[in-house]
Amino acid sequence: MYVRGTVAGEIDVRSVSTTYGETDLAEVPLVLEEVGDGERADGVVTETPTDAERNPTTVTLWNKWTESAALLEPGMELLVTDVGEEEYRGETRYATTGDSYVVVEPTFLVNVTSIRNWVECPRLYYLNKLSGVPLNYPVVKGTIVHEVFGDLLRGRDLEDAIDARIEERGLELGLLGESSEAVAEDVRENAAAIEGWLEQGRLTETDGANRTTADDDPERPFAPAESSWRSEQLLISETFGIRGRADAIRRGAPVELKTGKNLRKEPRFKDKVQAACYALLLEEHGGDVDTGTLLYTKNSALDRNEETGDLTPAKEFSMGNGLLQFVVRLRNEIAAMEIDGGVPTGYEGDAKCEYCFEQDTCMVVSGRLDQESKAGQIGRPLPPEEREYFERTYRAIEEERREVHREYAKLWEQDAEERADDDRALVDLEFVGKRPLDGGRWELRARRRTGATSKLREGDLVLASDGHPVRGQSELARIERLDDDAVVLTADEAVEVTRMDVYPSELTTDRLLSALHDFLLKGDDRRKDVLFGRADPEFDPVEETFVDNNDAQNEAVSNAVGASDFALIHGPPGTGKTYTIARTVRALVDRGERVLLSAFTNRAVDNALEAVLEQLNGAVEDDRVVRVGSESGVRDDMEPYRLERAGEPATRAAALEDARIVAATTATCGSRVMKEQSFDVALVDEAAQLTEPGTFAAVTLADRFVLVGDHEQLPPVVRAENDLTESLFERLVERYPDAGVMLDRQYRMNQRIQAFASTEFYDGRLRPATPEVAGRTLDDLEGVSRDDLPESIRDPVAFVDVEGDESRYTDTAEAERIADLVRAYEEAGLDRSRIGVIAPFRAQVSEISTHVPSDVAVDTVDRFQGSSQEVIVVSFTATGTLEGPIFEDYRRINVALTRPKRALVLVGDPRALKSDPVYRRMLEWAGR
Ligand SMILES: Nc1ncnc2c1ncn2[C@@H]1O[C@H](COP(=O)(O)OP(=O)(O)OP(=O)(O)O)[C@@H](O)[C@H]1O
Repeated sequence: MYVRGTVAGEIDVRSVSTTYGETDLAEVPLVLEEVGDGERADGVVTETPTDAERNPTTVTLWNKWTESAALLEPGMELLVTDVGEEEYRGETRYATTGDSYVVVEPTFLVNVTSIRNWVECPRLYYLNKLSGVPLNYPVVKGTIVHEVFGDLLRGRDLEDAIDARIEERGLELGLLGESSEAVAEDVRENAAAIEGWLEQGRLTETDGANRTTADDDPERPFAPAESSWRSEQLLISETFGIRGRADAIRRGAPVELKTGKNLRKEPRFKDKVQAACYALLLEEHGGDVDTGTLLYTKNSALDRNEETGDLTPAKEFSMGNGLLQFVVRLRNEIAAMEIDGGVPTGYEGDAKCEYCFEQDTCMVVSGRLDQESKAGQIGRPLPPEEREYFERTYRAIEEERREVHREYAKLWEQDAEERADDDRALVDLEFVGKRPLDGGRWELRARRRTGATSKLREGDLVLASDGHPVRGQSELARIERLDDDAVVLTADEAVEVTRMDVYPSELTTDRLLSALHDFLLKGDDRRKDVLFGRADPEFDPVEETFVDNNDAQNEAVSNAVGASDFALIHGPPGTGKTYTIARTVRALVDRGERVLLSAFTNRAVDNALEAVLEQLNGAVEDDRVVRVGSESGVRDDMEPYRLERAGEPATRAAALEDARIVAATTATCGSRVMKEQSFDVALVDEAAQLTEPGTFAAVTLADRFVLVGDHEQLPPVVRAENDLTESLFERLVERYPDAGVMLDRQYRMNQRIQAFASTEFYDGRLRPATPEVAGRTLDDLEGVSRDDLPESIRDPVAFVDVEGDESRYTDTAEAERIADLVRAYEEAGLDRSRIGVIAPFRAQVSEISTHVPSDVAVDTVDRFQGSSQEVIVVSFTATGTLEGPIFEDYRRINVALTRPKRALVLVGDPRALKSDPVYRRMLEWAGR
């Protein structure tokens, strides 16, 4: 039986005398939220406590669990498993038993590697989190050895595996100056230990009683995993709040691979802790784990004559309850500290700083941020405003991380239908078949039974499961193809997929944190002076004329070219941002500069790159323009420029290093490979949609930077409401108006359409670039005549009055009217694919989609940003008295109203809209 609830008061820990001697105990007042029978993950009867039970109940934590009790603060969540229940003065109380686990903040998912770092030294955990994993040879080699290990477990030939894995990492190895042969030799030495161990296992293995699903397959080539091995597995524990990827599982027990050496009989303690984490995770999934194995691959490469000690690579140890409980207490320390927003000092553990490889780094970070630290501090602290900025931004990024953790919790808190309704899963799949691939991986195919929508896209990593992403058979898989009726996935194991869930990733938060670290702790002083307002940005005068028909664009290019620090280009809708970017890149390249071209989305990167290539018109050799990104991220026509990572190391590295122009999303700029690159100038599009640290990821790679964006359109996308919602672009535009140029001539909208946005959002400064633009209407399109349209929508801006119904997020009457409008345009000769429909809520998007043909694009504003259409219809879905702006933020309405070129139709209930001043003005304009 378990209890779960919220801590309702202070806790004191005291000692009592029992028949067993002195023991510690802590009495925790807990407002119960759940009391359940059996194991949590079984999904068995969970009682919701009655009101009477909502008064705090006392839960007594005994012995070592008092260490976790000491971490608790009122308001924290607590879970205690295997509790004993007792009646005390008519009250039910609970207490830990010998089998209990006490879990602090169970929804905070701690990574297994974090626990391993933490046991080594809590401060090391913090430092690793800040700086991320750098590109260095031991890390890349370690990854290759792990991959080869997985391959061997899946039955691949050793030499094939080594060659293939080295080839795949050609780019990284090349950047590190390594040759394939040398790396192969190195990996082979490590792999000898793996092979030997597998061989030994094969001999002792029984007749395959424990076959895994994958091994049952007659199609499958011979694999060493004849009975009960399986390679890398992603494990998530909803009870312990731990997740991680075990290197391998053998007879249900974890096997961890270490590329170092260990000459003692016993595994290293931190390695045992890591294996114990996986044991806990496996137990939650129904296993009963009593051993763990550590495989020290370097041992087999050592020379017996030179080394003394235990040279056997594989070291087994028995996994007792004491260790498992210890591991949960470590995990609790991390969760409690993170919830509290604390920073570890190193005093929490008993590691010796003088033996630590990270001692210097630790002292520098402590010194610069003026943090208390066991290692001590060196250097001068950063100015107070920078430290304040660091702390504020660090906290905000950690809040984002909490939100990612909440996404994980939804994997088990929401049922399949709720996940599907939230667009977070496809739950209607029918497993069709599997096919073995080279390297022992699998291709999995499933049929979709309904046309349900989801956030899932080709190229995404997903949790593919046979029914439940955490409790069932579940694998991390990649979506290779996603059509309306079929899905093709690739995965390490052949799970019989019936459901796919969004895989919540912390990668973005990790990268934001290291971008903050790199900017503030390693960054250039002059840049920080400017960004913190201690110095003004400087510009060299540039005489050249770059654009002869648009003054603002010309000034923007001149500014960007002459900037010593940074320049800003403010581009309202359709004002030629992309064109100006391309012209700027051309000018910079002509001056011999190496340029990074970046943007928030792949789409914008490809658009900008396309325009740049057009501008260059062969001025730079094609192979010196490189697009860094994944195959699924890069648009097909830019594929020829995409940097291939696999191949001969020196060639791959040269392809990147010799490039004059490198194009990549800001997220990719935070990758290990890109972080090693440096540029003269970074040009970042969609900068108003980026958080400050998100912008740093790109700009810290360059000496100077140019940000392009529009802070009157969509703000940064963040999960938590905090400081990250303001972009660096917006902050700089406000602080240094002279460093920016606003492009004020738009090449998109009929004059009547642009009028409202111009007055409401751009101080009336936005104008049509030419008389042609100002006067464009549907009549200009071949075969279309406005005379054939109903009178009410002949004007370029029209309003269609539909009385709102009572439902909050959908409006069927509006959806039906929109279908009528689409038909009317078609009858007037317009192709339906030139009509876009924008609605504020996903529910209304679905509603409209059921009424209009599928070649009409219907979506939320966010999906329309950056694009345009001949005709745009906006469904306001507003009823009653409006509570706040319907599109959440006025910037969204700006985006919606500035998508059309020739016609805009607003559909809604004017009585509701009138209650908001901005919408009232919009109605006046539309009715003019
Ligand atoms: N100086 C110019 N002279 C002539 N045409 C131009 C000029 N600048 C931009 N254009 C044209 O205007 C159109 C819009 O330009 P562009 O695609 O660069 O706009 P944008 O600001 O990037 O649009 P969005 O708001 O969608 O990001 C394009 O067809 C482009 O060729």
